[in-house]
Amino acid sequence: MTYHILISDPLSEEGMAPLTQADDFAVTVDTGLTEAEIIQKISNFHALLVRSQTTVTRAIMEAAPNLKVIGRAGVGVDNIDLEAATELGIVVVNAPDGNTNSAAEHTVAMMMSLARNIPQAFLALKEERWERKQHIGVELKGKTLGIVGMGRIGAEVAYRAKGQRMDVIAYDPFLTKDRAVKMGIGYGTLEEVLAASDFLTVHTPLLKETHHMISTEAFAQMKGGVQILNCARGGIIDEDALYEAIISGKVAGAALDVFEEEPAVHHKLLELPQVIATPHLGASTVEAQENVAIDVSKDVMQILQGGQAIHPVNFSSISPEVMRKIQPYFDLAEKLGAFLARTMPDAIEEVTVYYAGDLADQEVAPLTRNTVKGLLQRYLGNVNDVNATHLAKKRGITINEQKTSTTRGFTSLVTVEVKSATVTHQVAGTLVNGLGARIVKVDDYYVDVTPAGHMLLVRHKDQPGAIGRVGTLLAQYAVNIATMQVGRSNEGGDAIMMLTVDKEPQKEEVEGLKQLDDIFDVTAITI
Ligand SMILES: NC(=O)C1=CN([C@@H]2O[C@H](COP(=O)(O)OP(=O)(O)OC[C@H]3O[C@@H](n4cnc5c(N)ncnc54)[C@H](O)[C@@H]3O)[C@@H](O)[C@H]2O)C=CC1
Ligand SMILES: O=C(O)C(=O)COP(=O)(O)O
Repeated sequence: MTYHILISDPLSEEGMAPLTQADDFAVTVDTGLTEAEIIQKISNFHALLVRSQTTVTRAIMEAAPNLKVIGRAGVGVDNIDLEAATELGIVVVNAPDGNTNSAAEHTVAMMMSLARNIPQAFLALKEERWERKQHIGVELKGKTLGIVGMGRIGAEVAYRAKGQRMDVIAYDPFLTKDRAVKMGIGYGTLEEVLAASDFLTVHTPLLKETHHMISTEAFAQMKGGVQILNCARGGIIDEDALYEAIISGKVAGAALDVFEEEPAVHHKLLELPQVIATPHLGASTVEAQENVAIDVSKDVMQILQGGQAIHPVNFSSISPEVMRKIQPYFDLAEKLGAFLARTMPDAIEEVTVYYAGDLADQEVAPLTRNTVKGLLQRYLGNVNDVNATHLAKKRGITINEQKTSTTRGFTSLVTVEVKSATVTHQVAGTLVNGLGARIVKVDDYYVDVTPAGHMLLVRHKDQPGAIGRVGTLLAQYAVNIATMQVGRSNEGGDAIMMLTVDKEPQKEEVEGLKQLDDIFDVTAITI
């Protein structure tokens, strides 16, 4: 099979080499396309690779029935409609590590340029003006740099600022006192950081919560003469508020690599002499571009060939070591879900997956996703492990996971319980060495059935002749029974038969079985 990859933003050719030189991948590079042009083009592509220029909309994804993965050669994924990708079962991956250094170095370069008016002085010189007293700067030494967002880039900026002998204070909801102490920096609330900063730099992603987090109110809390840096994302700082704060003299200067709307030419902030700017160059180094292109191509190739995502954005990743342990259970989990889906008479409201034995020590979220995928596949078409839990939650289905060490003799046991408004059903399964997946319990009845092919689940009364009548009628329908298991609660009480049969039972055959004496219910299940 050949996988078709569309690259719609400029990516490093050297970095893309693993992809362009691989046999099974056909790469098309076509940059600068409009949304409409991408929509026209994308229907046969399996992967789309972008940087920050391409806005990947729902309409693009809906026009791409074969699209399995969107690769972002960089960090920020605010240009990708993640909700749509998740809903449509498209994996989004990014390359979060490759451009950290470049973005941090660019931030420091901007801070030094800002402190010493280097761009303004250079511009004057180009225009043949020898300006000295107009461009008196300030030292960084002894100044306080406030960092909002202490992730990969924020931390690298902090180390470099300490090298400039600045004091650093940071705000990040995940910054612990321990880490701050180890890094030799201060930490505080957002308000404390705003109030303490001589220079303030933001390094958060652009999210609903961070949109305009630096606004008129935030500027009001800052020192007069503060200098502002944004090498993260346009939109974290409210540009109108920044403009007003510079005009009023509250903010002495600003260095911007990113804008709310890009490309940002003819921007009112660029008319202010206190503002220096670059056209989103934070990640634009040879090294960073090679790194991110290598990372994203590896991930995309791996995913298209059925492997695990290394840097998934729209679902959680799992270490290879854990993956090795839980992967054998993927198929079982999905089949248990698929089995139960067929036994539920009305809308599912709650799913609980119980993990027992060895599995109780593992990260089991991927198994739960596969169970839910098996459950939903019957009702919804395009369900995969990316969108399964999202689609379930959207339909109001509660998903629970529970772990216990008791296994009733099995090394590991997965039990799925599904509730609707009227019934609760359970099915448990395990892996048997050399034999693969087995269903070992259906509701309260112990059985031993391979969950595959065509099955009949017959609920009946434990009476002589019940089994015979089922066998005789199936013979009349020319349905051959491959295996049969019987379980009962007590002698003469309720019981079940689990049959595997050689061809798919038809509706009228199921109805016929239901008419037999002592038979309560019959469900045909094909997995
Ligand atoms: N200008 C450029 O070319 C580049 C820009 N970027 C931007 O920089 C951003 C940061 O990149 P990384 O450091 O690699 O990401 P990261 O995920 O390592 O760090 C982001 C940090 O922001 C923190 N955060 C989230 N919400 C917050 C809030 N409300 N207040 C305070 N902190 C908050 C997170 O806890 C996290 O520690 C990216 O999302 C991207 O938008 C990244 C690379 C290059
Ligand atoms: O990695 C990021 O988030 C960036 O902003 C880099 O953007 P770019 O890939 O240079 O368009």
